[in-house]
Amino acid sequence: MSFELQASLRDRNFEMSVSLADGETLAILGPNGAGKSTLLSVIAGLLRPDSGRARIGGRELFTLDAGTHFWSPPHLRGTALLAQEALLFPHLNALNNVAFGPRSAGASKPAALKSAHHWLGEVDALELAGRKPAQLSGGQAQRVAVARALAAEPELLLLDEPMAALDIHAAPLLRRVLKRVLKDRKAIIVTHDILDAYMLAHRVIVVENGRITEEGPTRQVLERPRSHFAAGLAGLNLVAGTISGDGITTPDGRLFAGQHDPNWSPVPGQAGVAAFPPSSVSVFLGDVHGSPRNSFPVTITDLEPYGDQIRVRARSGPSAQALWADITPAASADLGLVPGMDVRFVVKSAMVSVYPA
Ligand SMILES: Nc1ncnc2c1ncn2[C@@H]1O[C@H](COP(=O)(O)OP(=O)(O)OP(=O)(O)O)[C@@H](O)[C@H]1O
Repeated sequence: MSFELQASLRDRNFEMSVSLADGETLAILGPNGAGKSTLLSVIAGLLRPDSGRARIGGRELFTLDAGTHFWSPPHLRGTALLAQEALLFPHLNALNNVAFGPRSAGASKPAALKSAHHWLGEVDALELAGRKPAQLSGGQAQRVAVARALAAEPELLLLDEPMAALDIHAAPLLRRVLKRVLKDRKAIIVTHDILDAYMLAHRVIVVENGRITEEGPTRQVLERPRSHFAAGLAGLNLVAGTISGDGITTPDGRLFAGQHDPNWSPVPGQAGVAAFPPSSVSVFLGDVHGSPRNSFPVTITDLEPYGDQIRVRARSGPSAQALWADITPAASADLGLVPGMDVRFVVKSAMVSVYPA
């Protein structure tokens, strides 16, 4: 592995091991306060863990254990951290902002300016070279910040929600630029956006309460999520239980049938999950005859417009499991749905994927 880290911080209830292969981009997903920024700060050298170790290639970033206290300062780590806000030097124009890294690393002024030109070109921002940060839009400033980070030739690029402060028009352009410049580069990107994970990352880690709760190739995590957090991001309902027959049995004894990968032989009693899209859920009033399987009594908590559909949010069973259904506005009006109402969700088993937890 080309980057390896293991760190723990008692104060923040943080305990993680992360590794990265050469040329790999890793996306970190997780709810607020989960420890995503903490992880980047530890890697960048801005926050010191109680114990742990990290290396990039053969180079040690830190080793903190009972016998050794080695801590490399941020500027010697070969990492560059890009924050939500561009944080450019306000008195320097874009070109000189980008030239700053190579200059501080000892490059001559002409060499630093040449490198700055190159990197501004890479992020489609050459025409912004003479502008001061106050004359740049959020998206333009963020592209210049990417060029500045890359001009320092980091071995590992750290991106903390780089699209978060941008409007919906600026984000796609920055995403395209990142896709190009992250190719064959080691990078870790913290994001709340599933599109960033799909477009930019080979692998995804889901972080909750300072721990990694799920990890794997991006498609696998987002299409066959095992954590409720990843399922929510991917827009899927997730029900957990134990494998039985061609589905799972939930803790409250409900049988939930679905489809599974033909290459996988389910073992009854094994922990399993069932994932299904909200569009596969129908809403009924009262009891449903004929198909007692795949049906949940639920209480509606919320109704909201979702594209040309109505998203019906509900809670089910003693664990108040959150489930949702997308139905047409006409169906919602015909059924007279309102928050607080008890209804039944029925799910087509052909649309349910069952796999091991
Ligand atoms: N400066 C700080 N001092 C002490 N505790 C902090 C500090 N910053 C964050 N924490 C705590 O550390 C934990 C992890 O926070 P962190 O900022 O890493 O989460 P995050 O996943 O980046 O969240 P968000 O998505 O909201 O940015 C939280 O419990 C948080 O309250």
